[in-house]
Amino acid sequence: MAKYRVVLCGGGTGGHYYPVLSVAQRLAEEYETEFLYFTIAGRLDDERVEMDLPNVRKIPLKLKGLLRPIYNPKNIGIILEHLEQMRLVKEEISKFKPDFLFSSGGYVSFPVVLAAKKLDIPIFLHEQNALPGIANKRLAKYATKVFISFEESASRFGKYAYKTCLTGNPVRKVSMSREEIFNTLEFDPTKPFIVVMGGSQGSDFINEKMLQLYSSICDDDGYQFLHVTGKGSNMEDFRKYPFVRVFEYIPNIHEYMAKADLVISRGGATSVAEIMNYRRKAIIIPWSGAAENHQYYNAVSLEKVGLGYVILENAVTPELLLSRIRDSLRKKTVVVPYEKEPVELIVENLFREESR
Ligand SMILES: CC(=O)N[C@H]1[C@@H](OP(=O)(O)OP(=O)(O)OC[C@H]2O[C@@H](n3ccc(=O)[nH]c3=O)[C@H](O)[C@@H]2O)O[C@H](CO)[C@@H](O)[C@@H]1O
Repeated sequence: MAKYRVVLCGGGTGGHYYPVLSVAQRLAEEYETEFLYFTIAGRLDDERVEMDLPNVRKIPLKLKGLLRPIYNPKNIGIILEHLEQMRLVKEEISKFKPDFLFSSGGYVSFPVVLAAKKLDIPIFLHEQNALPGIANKRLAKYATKVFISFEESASRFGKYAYKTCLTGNPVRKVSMSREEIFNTLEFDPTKPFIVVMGGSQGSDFINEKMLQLYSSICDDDGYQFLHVTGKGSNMEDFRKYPFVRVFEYIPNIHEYMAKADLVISRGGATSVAEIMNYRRKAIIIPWSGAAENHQYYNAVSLEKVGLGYVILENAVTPELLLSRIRDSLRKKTVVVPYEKEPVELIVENLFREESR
């Protein structure tokens, strides 16, 4: 078996972490691979990566994202911290001698990509959103390839558009059966199963609207909900309803999504990708505060392939949600035309001759 050494970064939120994890897990399955993961100290990637990935050494970086507006004077201190961390990253990468770097963007990627560039390590970037993030746009010039999830992202990389390669957003492999899922949740397999989640950090907005909905229906309506609240919610509010199972966070929520009859979610790119890849029906409520409204564009892409309804925050009522739930459950699933799974396409491209 071929041996590889791979540097990874991408984290803070699940939206950045899980695409990297899915590619890394696939690499680990196919090749003997050692990983060096630059995490953001104290965040999801830092907490989880040693549990999720074999042969990984993590190096937590003490980093903050730049404050908006960008000319905030505190940003000078933040940039100095990034430069300081870059020295450490460069030392670690040069000792590790990797074959390449795979990064999913976000502010952690600045010191890691810049250090890799200085050491002449091939750099592969992945962009999850329809509207690319600042880090990926700025760092594209150093990349060998920029994997994109939506066709329309290419032109947003300007003169580096030629480096883009449309692969989609990779998702984690599924291994649980529907029976196992229903047994775990103690749900009735003959009734519809709905997953509700607000992205990796949860959504107070979705929690509140769904609580209103739960209070307006009863057990006899037959719906069964798995609701992920995010940290700090009052779980007792949800436990009042016998048809709701509630958790703050479920590390393998993708297994449950993959078997759900319907997913109600924010429009984070990776949640949307999971819905697409697992060919689930969905109701998406994009977070209106997302930079350049990017969650809305992610959500629309799902609506276009016939898998979802988009409901804007200001239109959400328990009545509309219930009517969309009924419509969605009645609708036939449309199969998304993926010729190849995103994770396959990415791994294939990482090893193409011209990428070296
Ligand atoms: C508030 C914020 O900054 N949101 C951004 C962040 O979203 P956020 O991190 O919320 O990302 P996504 O919705 O894209 O992805 C969430 C990921 O976390 C997983 N998950 C979630 C809950 C749980 O209990 N267990 C679990 O594993 C989901 O399955 C999914 O893989 O990154 C995305 C990708 O760049 C962006 O599109 C979002 O706009």
